[in-house]
Amino acid sequence: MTTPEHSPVAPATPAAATTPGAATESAQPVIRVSDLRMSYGSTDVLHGVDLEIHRGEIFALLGPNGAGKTTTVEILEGFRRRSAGEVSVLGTDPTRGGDAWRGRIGLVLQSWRDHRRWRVAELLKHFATYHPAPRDPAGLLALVGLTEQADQQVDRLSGGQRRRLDVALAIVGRPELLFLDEPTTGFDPEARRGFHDLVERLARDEGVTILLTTHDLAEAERLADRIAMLVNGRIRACGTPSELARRAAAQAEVRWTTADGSPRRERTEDPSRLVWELHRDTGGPIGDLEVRRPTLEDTYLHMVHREDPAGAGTGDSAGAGIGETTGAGARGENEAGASDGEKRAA
Ligand SMILES: Nc1ncnc2c1ncn2[C@@H]1O[C@H](COP(=O)(O)OP(=O)(O)OP(=O)(O)O)[C@@H](O)[C@H]1O
Repeated sequence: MTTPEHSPVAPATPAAATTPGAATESAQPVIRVSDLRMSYGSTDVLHGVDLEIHRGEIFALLGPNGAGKTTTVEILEGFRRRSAGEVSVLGTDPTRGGDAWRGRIGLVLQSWRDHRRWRVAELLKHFATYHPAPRDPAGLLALVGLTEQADQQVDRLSGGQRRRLDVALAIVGRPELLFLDEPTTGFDPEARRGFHDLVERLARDEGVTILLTTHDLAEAERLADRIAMLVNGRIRACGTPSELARRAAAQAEVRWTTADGSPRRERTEDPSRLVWELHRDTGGPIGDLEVRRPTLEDTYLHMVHREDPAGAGTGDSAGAGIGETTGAGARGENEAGASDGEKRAA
């Protein structure tokens, strides 16, 4: 049996609280990226990325295939040398990060070619020996829901179970910073929920900083304190999920049923005004009234399509995915402008 690829090497540095200069460092962003550029040969894939991620934050990096997410994360992890720009991770330039620095970072590894015959608990205990203050392997197996698989060989695990083992291995050394690259691919809904709870606990209770890349907008919205949308190597939007949803150029959609029973729907930047007008015109209750606010998915698709009109997505995301549908009391805050009365009359 061989040791895992990229395995953390002992002795790793314990948590920042015991690290010299920790007080100063804890006030600094855990990740600071300024004007990051990357080219593969003559192809530019990152065009000046700026990011700041703070201690205890869950930060999601979203973007379509080929946007540059993995390239960015690999540069932050110290596995890829950038072409230009400034990068600081836990106060260190990743190109100069030594074993102590690496020991403070948790990675979800995806290469298990050499470890197929290891048993789950055995592999976890082995990883634990690389760290000065590891989590208890049995407790960790319970935490990720793999207690029943403790004596199973790694190559007998299902895809979702292997992914959970990946996560357990990434956090066994109590990292301060955890990189999660599409962590819930292959998870069933219950496993995904359990994983989300675990990620939240790590950030809220232990102050772990988490950088998540995902294509699952619902996952980003559920977990992330802030989200950055990377499109064609540039950050196109960054903010909390609700800020980004409100930033959508997409309009709110109002649906109702007329007095003669016909369903109607209209898009508007000012849903409260439309509802007020409907109420005034009908002089009574508005049947089946629904107001659907712009969603994170609306913003995402808008950003992607603005860059590449022929690109990914369906173009019209109304009614799809993660949008919340609210009753008559809902208001589309931040919106301005008049409703489109002509469309309503049509
Ligand atoms: N080693 C490499 N050599 C040359 N080009 C590469 C290399 N790695 C990535 N690229 C290119 O760089 C661009 C960004 O790739 P990257 O893997 O960072 O995107 P991504 O956002 O992670 O995509 P996905 O969502 O599909 O994983 C793509 O056009 C890709 O083809």
